[in-house]
Amino acid sequence: MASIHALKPTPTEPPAPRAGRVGKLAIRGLSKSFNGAVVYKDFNLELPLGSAISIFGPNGCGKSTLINMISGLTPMDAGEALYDGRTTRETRISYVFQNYREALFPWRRAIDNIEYPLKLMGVPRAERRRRVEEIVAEFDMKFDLAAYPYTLSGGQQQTISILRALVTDPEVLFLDEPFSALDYEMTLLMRAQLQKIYLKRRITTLLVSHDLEEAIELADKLVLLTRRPTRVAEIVEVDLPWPRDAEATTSEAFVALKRRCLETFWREVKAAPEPN
Ligand SMILES: Nc1ncnc2c1ncn2[C@@H]1O[C@H](COP(=O)(O)OP(=O)(O)OP(=O)(O)O)[C@@H](O)[C@H]1O
Repeated sequence: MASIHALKPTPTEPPAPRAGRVGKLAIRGLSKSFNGAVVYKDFNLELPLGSAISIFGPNGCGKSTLINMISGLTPMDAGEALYDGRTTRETRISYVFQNYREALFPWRRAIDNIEYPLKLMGVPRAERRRRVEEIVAEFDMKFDLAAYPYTLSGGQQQTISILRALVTDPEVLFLDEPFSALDYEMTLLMRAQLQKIYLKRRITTLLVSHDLEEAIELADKLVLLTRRPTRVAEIVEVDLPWPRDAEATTSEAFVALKRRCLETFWREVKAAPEPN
């Protein structure tokens, strides 16, 4: 796993959306095998941009591989992912990894970790400082940003990773199991924080989660995947009001949605694998 969020030298100004196109992420004809084992074969998926999307499916079905390919971290064997008609390279993308300990630079202070991607992009110092201050103010950080990551809690460190991902003003934010290394209390706080970010920026968010409740809580749309070779089992509309607080996540509507997703999940997990 790479040690820093995916920052590509993308242009500061993204190309304007092409005329006549609806804002969609279109994944077409995607194929991927590892050592002859097929994970994806002619996989297609369309999702609206500007939405919060969760990806959920059986262990090893290829959730991480999917977001790694469409974010440009892992090459596809075949296929393409287009963001409103633009390639991954033409789109500002950020990525938050599960393992924040490896993703942050231990020798840089929290604030310098946040600033780092801007440095890589060649943003002048004064502008870098302005953008870091802006994002820190926006999220009302309650801890010392001059501290080194190892002195901060797991949740604080992952918050730094998320701010570092956001400081480049990405159009699409990928998160691969971002809270799975945190304790339950911190996970709940971080879920609330991510909702705050999403509601404020309406940034296209693609989240991989092992936790069905989390996947539903943080999504407008939930993509349920099958076992390998992986297909879309169902795209579930999560038509619940935001923000999703404790009351919302214990509501009848939420529980009914979870039951429906579980039914699909078990059906797909139990289904016999298709021949490669
Ligand atoms: N670099 C690689 N080399 C070989 N096999 C790989 C590689 N990356 C992934 N795989 C295999 O591809 C399949 C899908 O892996 P992936 O990590 O994408 O699944 P996942 O659904 O995210 O898994 P999990 O539920 O365990 O997090 C697995 O069988 C995995 O072993």
